[in-house]
Amino acid sequence: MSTDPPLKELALHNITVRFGGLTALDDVSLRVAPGRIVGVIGPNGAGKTTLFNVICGFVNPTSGSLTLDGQPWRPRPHHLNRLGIARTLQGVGQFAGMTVLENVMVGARNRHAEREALTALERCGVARYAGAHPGALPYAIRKRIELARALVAKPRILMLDEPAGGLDSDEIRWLGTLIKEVGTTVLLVEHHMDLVMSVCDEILVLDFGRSIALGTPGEISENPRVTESYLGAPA
Ligand SMILES: Nc1ncnc2c1ncn2[C@@H]1O[C@H](COP(=O)(O)OP(=O)(O)OP(=O)(O)O)[C@@H](O)[C@H]1O
Repeated sequence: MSTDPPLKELALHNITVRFGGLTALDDVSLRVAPGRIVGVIGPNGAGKTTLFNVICGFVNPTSGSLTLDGQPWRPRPHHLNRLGIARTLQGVGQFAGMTVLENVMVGARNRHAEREALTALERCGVARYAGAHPGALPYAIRKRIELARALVAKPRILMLDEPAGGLDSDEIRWLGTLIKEVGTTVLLVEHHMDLVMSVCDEILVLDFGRSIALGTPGEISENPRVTESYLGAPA
C-alpha cells in the first residue's frame, strides 16, 4: 500500500530496557517480516508498551540493537513518518482545537493531503465527521479517527497500541476486518484475545519483560507456559 521501498525486515536483537532497578524488557528478540500481523501480548506491566517505545525511539534500550531492512537502526520519533512507520496511541490524543480532517492530515506525509485524509476517514467509516472537533465525539469514533491518522501516511509498518480498548464487540469485529485488509505489516499490542487470535500471523508473549513464547495463534494457545502466566488468568 505504500510508495516506499517495501519493508524487508524489522528486527529487535536481544533488547534489554532497565528503568533504574526495574527490568522492563529482558533480552527480547523479534523479527517482523513484511506483510505479517504480529501480536504482542502479556499481563499488565509485561513490557509491551516499552517494546513499542523502543521501536519508536521514545525509549533507548539499555543493551541490544535494532535493524531495519538489514541495516543497523537507531529509531528517532521524528523520523518514523518518513520511514513509513505509524503508531496509534492507547488513548486518543487528538488536538482539540483542530477539526477531525485537520487531525488526520497531521499524520500525512505531504502538506496538501486533504484528499488522502478524507480517503483514510472513509476507510475507517468516519468521513462524515471530517468537519467536527474530536473532543465532542464518542470514544469509539475517536478511536477510528486515530486509526485514520495512522493510515493516512500509508505506513510500511502500522503499530497499534491497544486499539480495541473501550470498544464494543461490533466495533472490535470491524477493527479485526480492517487490520486484516489493511495490506501492510502490523504490530499489535492488545489484551483482547479474540481479536489477537483471529488476526495475528504470529504472537510474541512477554511476561515480566521476558519473551516466554513466540508462535502462531494455535501454538500460543496450546503453550502451557502462556496459559499459566496469561491466558488462564484474567488480564
Ligand atoms: N518511563 C518509565 N519509567 C519507569 N518505569 C517504567 C517506565 N515505563 C514503563 N515502566 C515500567 O516498566 C514495566 C513495563 O511497563 P509497560 O508499560 O511496558 O508494560 P505493558 O505490558 O505495556 O503494560 P500494560 O498492559 O499495563 O499497558 C512496568 O513495571 C512499568 O511500570
